[in-house]
Amino acid sequence: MTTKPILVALDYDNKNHALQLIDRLDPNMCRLKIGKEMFTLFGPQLVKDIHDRGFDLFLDLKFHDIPNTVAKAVAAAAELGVWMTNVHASGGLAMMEAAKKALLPYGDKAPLLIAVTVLTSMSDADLKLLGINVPAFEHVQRLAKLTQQAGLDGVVCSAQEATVLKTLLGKEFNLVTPGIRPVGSDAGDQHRVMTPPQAIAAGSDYLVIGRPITQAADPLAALQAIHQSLK
Ligand SMILES: O=c1ccn([C@@H]2O[C@H](COP(=O)(O)O)[C@@H](O)[C@H]2O)c(=O)[nH]1
Repeated sequence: MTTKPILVALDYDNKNHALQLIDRLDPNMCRLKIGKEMFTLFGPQLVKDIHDRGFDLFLDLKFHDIPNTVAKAVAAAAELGVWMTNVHASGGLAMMEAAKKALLPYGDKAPLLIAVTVLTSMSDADLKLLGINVPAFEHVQRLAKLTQQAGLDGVVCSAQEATVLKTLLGKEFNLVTPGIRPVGSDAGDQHRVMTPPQAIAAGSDYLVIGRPITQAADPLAALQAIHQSLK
């Protein structure tokens, strides 16, 4: 198992609430993720605040645009010194290659660059509505292969797809899996879910976990329980 597989998804509209939680967490126990909501509200200063507290940060902005624009956005993320960032694989091969190329000047300081395959909130029926007439399971494999061809470091997928992707793409190719739900927690808008121990057993490298921790009555206890369940 990867050291520190838990990535806590901080989806807060209040910076102080997020920092109050962060200040109770141990950077040796987890990494953090911020996405579109917090970055739009609080910007690069929040990235700095998180780094000052010693945490690795996944900047989950899921860039999806023309290659030139995405390349520049990914370079801007690298300037912030984040540990990981991402694009949408459906932006295509040229876009992903341009993003990877933009990180070359950063050498071993470059963030890990991964691509979202099919959002974990989406079901086969949702894909059908987009004119994609194959199961999510199959579409994820296609996009993950394309991501590896573009030279990226891994993908965002559901843990339900992890075993097949590890066999197909090798153990070095990182699988970052949201849609993680401890037994008894509400799935909410997530469709393709797994529990933390199931996800690790299936081959996930990193578990993205938001509401089961952040909306818990005691977020620290919730994180510790998940951590314990992985031992
Ligand atoms: O396919 C994806 C890609 C990203 N996410 C993000 O992960 C977290 C999940 O939060 P929960 O509260 O545990 O559902 C959230 O920030 C999403 O933007 C995803 O869920 N699925």
